[in-house]
Amino acid sequence: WNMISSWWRKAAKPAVTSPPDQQRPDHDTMPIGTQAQVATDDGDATPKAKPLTNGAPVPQFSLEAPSNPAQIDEDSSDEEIEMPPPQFPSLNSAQRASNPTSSSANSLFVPRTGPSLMPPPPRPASTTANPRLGVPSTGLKVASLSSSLRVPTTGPLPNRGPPSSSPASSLAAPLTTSVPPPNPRKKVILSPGHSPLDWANLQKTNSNLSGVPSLQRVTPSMLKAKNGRKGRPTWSSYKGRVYNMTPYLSFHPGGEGELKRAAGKDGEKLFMDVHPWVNWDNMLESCLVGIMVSENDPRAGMGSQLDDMD
Ligand code: HEM
Repeated sequence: WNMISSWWRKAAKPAVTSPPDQQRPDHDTMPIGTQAQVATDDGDATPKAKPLTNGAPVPQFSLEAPSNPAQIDEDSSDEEIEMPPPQFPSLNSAQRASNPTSSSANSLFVPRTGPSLMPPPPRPASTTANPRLGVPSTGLKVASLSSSLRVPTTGPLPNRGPPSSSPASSLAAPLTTSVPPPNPRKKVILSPGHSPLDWANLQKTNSNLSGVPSLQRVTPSMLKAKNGRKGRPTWSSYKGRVYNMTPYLSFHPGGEGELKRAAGKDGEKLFMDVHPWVNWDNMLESCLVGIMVSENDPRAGMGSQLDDMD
């Protein structure tokens, strides 16, 4: 169009700048078919240029892509090649993959039944004032518009994960369903003054919370007797060390009941299953009773220093 208008301006220029009797368009410099002659015979003050109709073919321009690819001008192939509009969604997009049944004919539109954040496709012309916009002239209900834009509360979220085999069994959980976490924490609410910090302070002020005057050699039968029942202390062993758990019971974030499952026995496996990251050695330092020995150890029950036990 720019080419045509520049030719047109060039052809018409003498008519505007020169008196009518001197108007001689430069036919030699004009492209064939676009030569113009000045209309001087109609008596207009401002003559108008008219295309010559001397049999020369007038070139035709079209925005349509030629049906025959060979018709594409070689020079223009580098610069402007008529391409079809880009596909949306693109051919390898997850959105297209999530609806493999959609054909190329309707690929430009998101199906009404499918999950989408896109507005619905334009309505039929009979109900549409402006078919280019696809907005109904009357009866535009806020509810219907907003419902088309909001995320569906049932069904899969768009563009999330691979396509499911059936629409009903979507991988995406419905937004209305609350899915419990796979491994819920079993922490309890500790009573006031029994936080981990309170326990740390208690350990600082009381260096011996073990309930025994000195470190003991503990046999399995001795350990079993300290099971916390009937007012007895609660002992447990961890990696060969015996601790008095009684003062710690009410400070245990997992609750007394959990801690008592290891009462009177080795609690290492239970402990490691729940919180292997917890440093029990530090936390129960002041509760250390002694070390485990075999049942028939002659020094069983005797007090000693930890260095002696090594
Ligand atoms: C030496 C003995 C033990 C100590 C010092 C101890 C200490 C702790 C500590 C510090 C926590 C909080 C962990 C955190 O917030 O990440 C905790 C939580 C917990 N403990 Fe223990 N624990 C002991 C033994 C046990 C045993 C024997 C059991 C069970 C058989 C147990 C069951 C739990 C549970 C269920 C929780 C809550 C789980 C969670 O926080 O996710 N604990 N314990």
